[in-house]
Formats: sequence, C-alpha cells, structure tokens
Amino acid sequence: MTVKDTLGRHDDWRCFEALLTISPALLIYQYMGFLLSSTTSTSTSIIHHKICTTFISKQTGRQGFDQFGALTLKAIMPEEKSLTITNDSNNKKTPHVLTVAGSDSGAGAGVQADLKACAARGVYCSTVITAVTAQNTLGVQDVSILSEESVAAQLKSVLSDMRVDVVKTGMLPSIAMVKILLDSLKQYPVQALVVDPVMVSTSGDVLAGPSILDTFRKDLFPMADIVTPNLKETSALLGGIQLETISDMRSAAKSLHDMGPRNVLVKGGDLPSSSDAVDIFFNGKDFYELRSSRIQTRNTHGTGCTLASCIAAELAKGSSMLSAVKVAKRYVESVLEYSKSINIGNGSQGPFDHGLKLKRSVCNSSRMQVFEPSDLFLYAVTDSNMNKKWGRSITDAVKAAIEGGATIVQLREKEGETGEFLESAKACVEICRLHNIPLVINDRVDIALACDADGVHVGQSDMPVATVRALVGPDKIIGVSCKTPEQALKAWADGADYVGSGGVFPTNTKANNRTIGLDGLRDVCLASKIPVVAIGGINLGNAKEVMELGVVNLEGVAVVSAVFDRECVAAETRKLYGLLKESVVGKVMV
Ligand SMILES: Cc1ncc(COP(=O)(O)OP(=O)(O)O)c(N)n1
Ligand SMILES: Cc1ncsc1CCOP(=O)(O)O
Ligand SMILES: [Mg+2]
Repeated sequence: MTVKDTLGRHDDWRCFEALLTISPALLIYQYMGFLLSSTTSTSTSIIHHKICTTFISKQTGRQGFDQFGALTLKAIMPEEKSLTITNDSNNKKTPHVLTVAGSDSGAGAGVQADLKACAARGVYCSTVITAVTAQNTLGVQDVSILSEESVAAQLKSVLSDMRVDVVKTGMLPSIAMVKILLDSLKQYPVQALVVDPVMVSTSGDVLAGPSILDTFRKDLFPMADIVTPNLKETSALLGGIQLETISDMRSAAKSLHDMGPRNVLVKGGDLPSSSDAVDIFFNGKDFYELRSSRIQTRNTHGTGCTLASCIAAELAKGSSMLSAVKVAKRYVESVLEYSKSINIGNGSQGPFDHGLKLKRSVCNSSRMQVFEPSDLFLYAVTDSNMNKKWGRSITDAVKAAIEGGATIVQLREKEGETGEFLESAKACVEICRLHNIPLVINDRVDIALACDADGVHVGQSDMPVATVRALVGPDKIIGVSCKTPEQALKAWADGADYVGSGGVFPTNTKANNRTIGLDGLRDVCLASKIPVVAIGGINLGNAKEVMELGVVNLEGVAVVSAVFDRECVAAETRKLYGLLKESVVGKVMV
C-alpha cells in the first residue's frame, strides 16, 4: 500500500491519532521522516503538511506554526520554503480564508458572497478570481474565464505573503485551474481545504462543464478536508444517479467520501421528499443528519457559496469540522429567515443579506432617518411607578406621549421582570416606528438590542459608552447623562450622539441626584460637541426658562413627571410642546 492510500484512509489516520495520544514527539518525528522518505507525489506531501500542522497544533495547543512547530517541520522538511519561524507573540493571527472562486456581478453568490460571509463571521477573506460572470437575479448573461497565468499570479500573491488558514474553492472553470491551485497548495500548504464543487448556478446555468468532473474526483477531492455538493452536483459527480431520499443522500455521501475527501456534506435543500432542509454530513465513520427549517423565500441565491465560506471561516477560527458545519448551517438559516422578504432584482432568485441588517431599512422595520438634534425637542421618559399609579400600560403611556407631540421616547423601567419589559419594549418599538419617533431604552443595552430599539441612554455609572457603542454598532443612538463639561467631552469622544444634562431643577423622580441648575446646564452646553437635552424637574412652569437660555447645543427638554405623573398624558405633552414652540420662536443662540 502506498503512503497516499494509507493516509487517505481513516483507519490509519486514527492510528496516527493514537500515536499522538501516546505523545512521544520523537516517535511521530520518526514517523514523519519515514513518510517523507517514501513519497514524492504532490498529494502525499500536502497530506504530510496536514498531518504536521495537526500534530503541531495538538502538541502546542495553538493554531498555525509556532516556533516549535516550524522548527519541527524544518527538521523533517528542510527544503520547505514556505515555513517561517515566528515568535510566540506573533502567533495570535487574524483568521484568514482565501476564496478561489468566480465573481458574481449581482453579488449574491461567488466571491462577493464569500467576502460577505467571512466578514459576517469575523474572518479576513482574500480572493483569487477565476472567472468574471455577468449575473443578476434573472440568470447568468456572460462568463469570462480568467487566464491561467492570472489565477496563478493571484494565488502566489496571496499565499506567499498572507498566512492563509483555509482555502475555499468555488467556481473552478478549467482542469488547468484545478492543477494550478493544487500546485500552489503544495508550495504553500494551508490548514484546510474546503471544496464547494460549483457546477451549476442557482438559475440553472452551467459554470463548470462535465469534462472537469474527473479532475474534481481524482485530483481535487483527495486533497479536500470537506466537499459540499448540492443534490445536482452530487448526482453529476456520481454519474447522474437519482437522489430522492435521505437514504440516497447517505449512500451518495459515502460514495463521494470514497473519492478521498476527509468529510462530505451533501446538501439536501432541493430534496422534494422532505419538508425540512436536510443535509447529510459524513466523516468516513459516522453520518449526521443536519436539519433546519425550509425557509419560504425567493432569496436563496448564494446559499451554497455562503455555507462553504462560513465552514471555512469557522475552521480558520479553530473549530472542529462538525461544529463548523453546524454553525454554518445555522448561520445560513438565520440569514435566509432574516432577509426572506428583501426585494432586490426582478428575477425569480434574489440574493440575501449576510449582515442581517439590510432587512431593517429595506422593509421599513427600522427608522429610516438618522438621528437629528431636533429629535431631542420634547423628550418623554417613561416611569414604571407612575404608570402603575395611573393604571396605564407602557404602551398606552408611549402612545399618549406621541399623540401629544413627543419627538423622542425613552423607556425608563427601573422595576419589573426582564421578559415582560422586553415584550412591552417590542410593542413600543412598533408604535414608535409607525410614527417615525426614535425609541431609546434606559440603561438596558440587552433590551435595546433584543427589541431593536433605536438607541440606549446610559448614565455615568452605567455601561461605559465605548462598550455600548461596540455592542450596538454604528447606527444606534447613544445618549449619556453629564453634569460637567468634562463628562460631555468624554461622551462625545467615546461615541455618544447626545448628552442628557441635569438635574437642572430639584426632582422627586430620581433620588439623590445632584442639581446643576441653569448655570451648570449652560456650561455643559457650551463645552459639548454633541446636542444636549435638559432634564430634571422641568415642567410647564419652567420649561420656557430653560429654552430661553438660548445656549448653543441645547435642543430640548426631557420630562418624566410633567407628562407621565398626570391623568392625561397626551394633553400635558401637547401643552408642553406648545410652550416649547413659543420659546424657540425668534431664538437667538449664545
Ligand atoms: C435624556 C436623559 N438624560 C438623563 C437621564 C439619566 O440617566 P442616568 O444618569 O443613567 O440615570 P437613570 O435614568 O438611569 O436613573 C435619562 N434617563 N435620560
Ligand atoms: C432621570 C433623571 N436624570 C436626571 S434628573 C432625572 C429625573 C427627571 O424626572 P422629572 O422630569 O420627573 O423631574
Ligand atoms: Mg442609568
């Protein structure tokens, strides 16, 4: 039996694993030496590299080459140029996937999908483009295959410089390109190779002809850590067999595994006999039936590329193969669900949204407008005790404040259960969206994220603003309570959008809260680089006085008891709104 045969089989792989657990480094070292001395072929030397890297990461507990690993490899493969010896401190590298695939002008699939999937999974993605397709939601209008020289040059550029962890392949339109790829991987080995054997686009257009199938089977698959064909590709690879049941998929996975890949994922998204989307994962020993719900959407273009890229990304981060596959499947299910009603293009198969964000703006479930300083004009802040006292729900309180003219609403619920608060917050988000009024959550970043509120308001002893920003992302509004110019400047520097400054007047609503007075408010406004809303003891009797400060950055007043500790919230809000309007007519800024 040749070394290639030996190592392609799992029994012997397990034997090797057993050696590792006994852990005599010298024994393994000798074993490697024996293997190396007995072969010269491309495929075996790539396998050797795989074994070595597995060995090294097991020995050192780290991904990639560290000094020990590189030295070991250098000792057993002295001619290997791609090995560089690095310091331990350099070992924490950015996970990196290289996609070798075609460009899709519609950006639903291909290289563009791979880039978006890796970005969404937090992994760096470089690209080698094999072909440029003119594609949209109607189909593929044109395909230009890049020259072999160009593909070889792109591979060299990336692999020689950028420490790629995992290579993922998509459209490989010629036999020569497969060979170029395999040669490059021999010269620059990577931790794993994920092969998505793209043959037909989702629109039914052929992207790799039947002549290449033999090269896939004989040359590419034995090098792959996983292959991820869909049903059509599986059938083509196995000579046109019929695949109608899960049992057919299992047999097919086994037959594909016999071609040499370490793992096989047969994707059953198109299986007519199943109401779920069932994929079969086979690692040469065990079969796993991975199920997810079948999402009713036209936006499925690019799911195959995305799944394979996500598997590659998870492997690059250090996951095991099975968990990479499971995470990838869950990710694809979530993005399909999340973007099931986005509407891009006129064709039958649309792209989906890898970032899970687009839906909000496209489907109008998020506020279309960005935050404006004038939103702070009349800021209604709810209070759980006042709502209880007056026997009204949060949603009724919010509706009434909006009816009266509130320009922004904050849910400040200091008591009560998280689950209940979240449900009310979701309902308030809907109400506010309907009226295009921003809704901000006090203190609770978790609730703000879970209900997709427009922002969060935090105080000086709440979660730090920079952390809030990192959690909520760039689009959400962040307000910060500030009593001093220094705090206001820091709030701006940390990424806040507005300052709430007070208490301006004494108040019973917030116990032990130092009053800063109109002078304190003025100082904060003058120093601030972001808009300011005044808060604390403001009511119909003094709101005019606050606004007539006429100080730069002061955009409005925030009130709790003046509107919510009253019988008729809408009427009180309306009165306050009128008063504020009067006070800003002919306002002169100082
Ligand atoms: C608009 C606005 N300004 C200030 C505050 C006070 O927030 P914080 O200091 O976090 O105090 P609590 O509201 O949490 O008691 C606010 N809520 N809104
Ligand atoms: C939350 C808060 N932050 C500073 S003062 C205050 C309470 C404002 O309540 P009211 O408008 O009833 O005085
Ligand atoms: Mg707070």
